[in-house]
Amino acid sequence: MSMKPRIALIAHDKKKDDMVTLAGEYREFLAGCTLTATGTTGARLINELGLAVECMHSGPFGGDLQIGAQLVMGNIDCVVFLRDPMTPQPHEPDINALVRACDVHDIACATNVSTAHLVLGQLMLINNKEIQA
Ligand SMILES: O=C(CO)COP(=O)(O)O
Repeated sequence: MSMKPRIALIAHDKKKDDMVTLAGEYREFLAGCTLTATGTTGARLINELGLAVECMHSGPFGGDLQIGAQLVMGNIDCVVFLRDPMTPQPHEPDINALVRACDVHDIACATNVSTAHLVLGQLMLINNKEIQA
């Protein structure tokens, strides 16, 4: 049996409520995954959903880069990154670096809620099949 899915969860400020709602819908599945997140996103997932999350620095302080480095080292299977396309971010180069690293390493990266449902739903199915096999 393969190991638990390793999922990175990241949301910009205006998308954090969406992230908490999304993660709440997949709470049971996510509780069986290895989760990592940027600092403020992770704190909300821990406090509001009781998930176990390894928290990196906050995004503007290098959290995206830390997650990118983990991904490049092969430690992340999927990224849910709810970006805010309407607000300029001081760490835009870091954000681009993380999304680029996903493309370089062919790691699924959901950048909006609809895509996140498709990716998490599919991962959940694959995981259930592996558990049953
Ligand atoms: O800025 C972020 C991603 O680019 C998210 O960081 P926080 O989860 O710490 O707010």
